[in-house]
Amino acid sequence: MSGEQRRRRLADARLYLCTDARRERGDLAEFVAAALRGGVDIVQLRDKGGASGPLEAAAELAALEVIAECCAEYGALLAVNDRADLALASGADVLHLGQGDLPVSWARRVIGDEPVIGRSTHDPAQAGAAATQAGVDYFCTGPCWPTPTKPGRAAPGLDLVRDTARRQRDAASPRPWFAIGGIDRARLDEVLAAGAERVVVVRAITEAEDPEAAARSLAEPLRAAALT
Ligand SMILES: Cc1ncc(COP(=O)(O)OP(=O)(O)O)c(N)n1
Ligand SMILES: Cc1nc(C(=O)O)sc1CCOP(=O)(O)O
Ligand SMILES: [Mg+2]
Repeated sequence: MSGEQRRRRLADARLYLCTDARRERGDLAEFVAAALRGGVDIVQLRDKGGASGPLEAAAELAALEVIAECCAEYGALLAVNDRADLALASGADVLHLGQGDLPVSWARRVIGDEPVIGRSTHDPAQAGAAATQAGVDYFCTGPCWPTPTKPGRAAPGLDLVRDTARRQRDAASPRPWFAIGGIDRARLDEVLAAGAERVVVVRAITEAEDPEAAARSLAEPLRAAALT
């Protein structure tokens, strides 16, 4: 996919899923396919190890291959977390970088201009920088609520979503941005009311008994809100 096609899909994206490699369950392909049927637009492999220990590069690439096949079937974007080398090796559409990860200009040296780069932000200054920094295509703001998926990270809450929405409404060249952290169906309306149009979720889909239904319950209101 060209860089232009990737950026068009990013502009249309509303629901972004981060998942681990589901090593304990062994159902990665089935799980990702279900989430995509439910309306997920971007799938990121984010496997920080947990009880199974760190995911080695070869195992991460194998999991990325599985996700890539599902994403290709549903026209979704494949995202790699943290590692520019694995984004390049896997041919991923997206590389996501946090504040402590590789600087964007260095990541661009590794992956070139075609893949999309996203950044995490946790306060108005970081969000303001990511909204204009060269080489960045989208950014995320959060956590909206404290979340066990990212223990120890203080939550700026919905104030950061409101602030970002206001600034991006007034921006000459607004960038796609996503709210993240503690978001589920019960909280989605609050996040939309605060001004977000796109969200990232982990547990709301990874821990759901029916991942397709869980994804659909988020994707439908996000799409409906985008039409109003
Ligand atoms: C889409 C998306 N948004 C935010 C994050 C968090 O990135 P980071 O702050 O680098 O933390 P880790 O996920 O690496 O623990 C993300 N991964 N994806
Ligand atoms: C991975 C991550 N990054 C965050 C940030 O604020 O940058 S919050 C977060 C975890 C989101 O998980 P859940 O949907 O399960 O709460
Ligand atoms: Mg990171």
